[in-house]
Amino acid sequence: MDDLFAPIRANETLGLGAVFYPGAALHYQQTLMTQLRTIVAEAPLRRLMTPGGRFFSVEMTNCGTLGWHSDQAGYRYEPRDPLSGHPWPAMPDNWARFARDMAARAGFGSFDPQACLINCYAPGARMGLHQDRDETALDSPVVSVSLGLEARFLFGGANRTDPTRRVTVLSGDVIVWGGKSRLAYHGIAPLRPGYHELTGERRWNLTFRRVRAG
Ligand SMILES: O=C(O)CCC(=O)C(=O)O
Ligand SMILES: [Fe+2]
Repeated sequence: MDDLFAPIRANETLGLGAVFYPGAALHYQQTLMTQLRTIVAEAPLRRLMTPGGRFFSVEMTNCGTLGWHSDQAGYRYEPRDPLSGHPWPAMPDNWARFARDMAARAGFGSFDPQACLINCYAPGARMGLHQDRDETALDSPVVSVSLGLEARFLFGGANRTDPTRRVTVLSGDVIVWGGKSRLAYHGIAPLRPGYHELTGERRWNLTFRRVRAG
């Protein structure tokens, strides 16, 4: 409803190989959210520990053949959910297809994601500037989908101190980064409180990655 009155936001290049697609998942967000509830019932959200012994403010889980995990032993991908010992829930075929289509739009053909990291932000939760570099398949892009409350996404360069762009990401927005931008620093500013009819007082984010080549 309010989408009618939202300012028109055009696709925008954030860097070489990095494209912002406002609203690209808008038609699909209800489906994604419904499927997300099933996945989270099987592999519950949890607050992971950083290698330094602190806790992430964002709650996470995964689906796919591999899932991202962190504890005092470091950042890594695991084939099983360490909480349950069971494999992660399967990545729904339509999710993988959607991520592949978005990657192709950004110029990355035949993207075949193995992992979907699911992030859930409550007010105040944030993700500091970081690179996604626990994958060896660095020729594959990252495809990121935002659901629910709006957030401020920061997108910089290959060095932590490079200047950052600040992009307001709304529900249904998609960002793809790969190629020369694959290791760009990025993060999410502390979430502002609010209410969204899709997700209530939360923001969700799905990031699709290929972890290992071949
Ligand atoms: O929540 C977001 O939009 C970004 C998430 C992210 O950078 C990550 O999961 O590595
Ligand atoms: Fe990231």
